[in-house]
Amino acid sequence: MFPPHPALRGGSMAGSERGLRGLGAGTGPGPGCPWHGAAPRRSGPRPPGLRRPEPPVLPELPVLPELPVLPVLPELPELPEPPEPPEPPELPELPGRAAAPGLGLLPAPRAPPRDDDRVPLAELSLMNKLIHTSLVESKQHVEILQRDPNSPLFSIKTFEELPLKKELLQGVYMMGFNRPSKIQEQALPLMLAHPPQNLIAQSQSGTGKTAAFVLAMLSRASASEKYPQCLCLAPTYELALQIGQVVRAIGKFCTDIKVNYAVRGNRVLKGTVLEEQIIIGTPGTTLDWCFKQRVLDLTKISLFVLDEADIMIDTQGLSCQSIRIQRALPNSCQVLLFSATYKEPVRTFAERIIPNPIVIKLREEELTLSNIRQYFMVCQSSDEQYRALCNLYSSFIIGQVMIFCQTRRQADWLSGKMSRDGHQVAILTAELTVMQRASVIQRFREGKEKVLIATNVCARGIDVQQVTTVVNFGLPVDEDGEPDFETYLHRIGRAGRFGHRGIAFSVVQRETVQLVRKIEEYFQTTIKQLDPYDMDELEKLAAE
Ligand SMILES: Nc1ncnc2c1ncn2[C@@H]1O[C@H](COP(=O)(O)OP(=O)(O)OP(=O)(O)O)[C@@H](O)[C@H]1O
Repeated sequence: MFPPHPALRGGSMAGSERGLRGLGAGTGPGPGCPWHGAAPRRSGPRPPGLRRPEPPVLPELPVLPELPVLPVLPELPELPEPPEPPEPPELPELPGRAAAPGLGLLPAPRAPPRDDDRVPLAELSLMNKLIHTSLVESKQHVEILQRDPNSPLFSIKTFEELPLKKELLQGVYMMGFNRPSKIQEQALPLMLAHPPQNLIAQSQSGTGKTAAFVLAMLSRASASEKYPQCLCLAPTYELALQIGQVVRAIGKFCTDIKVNYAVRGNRVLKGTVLEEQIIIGTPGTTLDWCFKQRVLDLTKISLFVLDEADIMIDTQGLSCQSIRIQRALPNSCQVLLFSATYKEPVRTFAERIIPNPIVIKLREEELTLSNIRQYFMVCQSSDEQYRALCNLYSSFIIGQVMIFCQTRRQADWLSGKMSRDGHQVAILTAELTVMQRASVIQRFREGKEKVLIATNVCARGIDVQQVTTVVNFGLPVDEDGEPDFETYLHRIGRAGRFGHRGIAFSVVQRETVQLVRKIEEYFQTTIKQLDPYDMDELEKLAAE
């Protein structure tokens, strides 16, 4: 149970109000308020009231073991409604990524509310797709493992070097792609080669995989043949639709090439003759179309794309269904497999599904603690943690900050408190739909909010480049109360992406100090203790 601020519990507010006022909070977003926007760092004398209050002002807060549920939970921030799904033929042009169209098949599915913040990989992937409106440039080299020494291997530096028809080049230009991404430089010549090559490509989200295989599908599909020739499988309905969106955008000038979706809700009757050259689907419905409805003839498929292989194998049933589909394809069918990771289970799966592949890997930029300064502060209670946070913010943080909480309730509590103190705070928890989460992240990226309070939903995979400060409002722990090292790394790793020098503060309660020591030991790192009331020390840090 997370103890609410006494002011929320009714009764006497005197102690805590005085404490907060003493710190400049609780009086609205005036200039004295430490959370007031991203106030430029003070150059003159520090305003009064930010120092440690006189001892009697901050009485020991009684330990309240059995406090009731928070009587007042803050409203979730207002989120824009997801755009109305357009009908397939009138899809808007894609400047970058847009929300997947609803296909007119089913209402856009809403994520059911969950009690925890474990985010399914497919959701995380969709969120990444929605927020990656531009290419993620990687500093890593592309690694190529080639089985067949006779197959040609060359890379390209321009799209014009590829055997692309002019309508496709027009599509590429319209997308604003000036040159191929790192993975595309290597993968595209192989994908478009004659004879066709089987390929496994692994690179992190946003590096241009989808655009690459969409180009391959549009290039291989023959508009004059009115039957399915390219089949692309994705783990979920939303991910399948998202790929279709890219096909429409890049294939804008290939007007004779049509797409159909083998996804739930898109019913086809036995005897239907599919005329679309490209089918994008989920494994289950695709199997249904192939073997139950018998509308999809796999023997005529010449290009098979398996996207998000790591998610396929992580989701029960999908990998087996994909293998069944692959087994029914002709031997001559080109197979392309994409994955954000290429660990052992993906490798084993890939080997079963794709004969003699060339493997291209673009290693993910590794999270490291070496460029992140780490500090911790010890507090007696959650209210004191809040005051420490206020002090930190007023003396140290100028730009944007991500604050991680362990539970949604704690995040709600903190966001409520800060909002009541007049701050523009965004909150990101698993109860939001993927679209809402993407919208929250986008607003934060655009600097519309300075503070993003998140549970672990956002601890991994999502980069906000300008964030160099992360606060742990309590340390991440596993079910046994032991430190969750991986989550700690992913949380504070947010601050040090793209070679930035980041800083991470963990504001912890006294009972959990030993967790700090365990984290230090585990990562062989130093986490320095700070006095949350020593403003001089905090300001010195800011100057470093
Ligand atoms: N060559 C390019 N030049 C500029 N932008 C590109 C290029 N290729 C792709 N993009 C853009 O970069 C973003 C990410 O590309 P893409 O979706 O293809 O990456 P991905 O690796 O498939 O990511 P995810 O796994 O999240 O789908 C998209 O907005 C896409 O339009």
